[in-house]
Amino acid sequence: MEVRDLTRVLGGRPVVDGATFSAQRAEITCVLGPNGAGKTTTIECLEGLQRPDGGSVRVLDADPWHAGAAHRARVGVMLQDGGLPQSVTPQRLLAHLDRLYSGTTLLAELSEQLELSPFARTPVRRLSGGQRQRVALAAALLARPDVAFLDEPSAGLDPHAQREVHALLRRTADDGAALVVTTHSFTEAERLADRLVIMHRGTVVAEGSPAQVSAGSSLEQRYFELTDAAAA
Ligand SMILES: Nc1ncnc2c1ncn2[C@@H]1O[C@H](COP(=O)(O)OP(=O)(O)OP(=O)(O)O)[C@@H](O)[C@H]1O
Repeated sequence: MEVRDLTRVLGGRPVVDGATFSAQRAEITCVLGPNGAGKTTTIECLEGLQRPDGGSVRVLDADPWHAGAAHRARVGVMLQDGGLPQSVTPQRLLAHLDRLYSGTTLLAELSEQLELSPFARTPVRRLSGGQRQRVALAAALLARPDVAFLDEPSAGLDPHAQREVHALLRRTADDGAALVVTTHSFTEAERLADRLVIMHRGTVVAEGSPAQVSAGSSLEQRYFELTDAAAA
């Protein structure tokens, strides 16, 4: 997938302002940046949920805004707030999605790997934040997507669940998917990323391998240098 000179104007100002980066298959691309940097807006343009005001976005060689059902079925999406229906149970929700894909999904594997069974029959609104995250991640990866956009997938997870999620994301990328993951955790980015993107004030201030982006410093130090410099 590729973002080129993307602009998105919201509330009368460009919240994404000329962002350019790409992500490849079989890789995890982590997108970092301060609150309000434009990460979610950019990702929603890639998901086909927002329409760019300028520049271009391409996902699996298509324009996601105009793409049809066949394209969307190949794209996994985990929204920042989970985006799950509140009154349904995880079991019902995932069974429904499984049927949409004719029962060819990773339902059994993901239920086991994300340990969903203890709360499979509890309505979503009664789940803990971390449990909801795990259900949302299962929903995003259920249909073996070729590309998945995961907005802070491990936010609020306990360390064990985080470890499981990281292993799952690595396996999913190793199977050939392109994963684009937003995070605020340097540890997570260092552990997961094949490629890093740092956004600030709607633009990309660094992109490359972790070694390229860190440029001899720690990622944390480099992040503060880049975002402070861009703010000045
Ligand atoms: N519909 C809207 N109208 C006006 N402003 C908006 C709208 N949606 C988002 N914004 C603004 O756009 C900016 C970018 O928001 P976005 O959610 O993309 O940031 P983010 O990098 O994902 O932040 P976070 O790390 O907090 O999730 C923010 O300043 C936000 O207030």
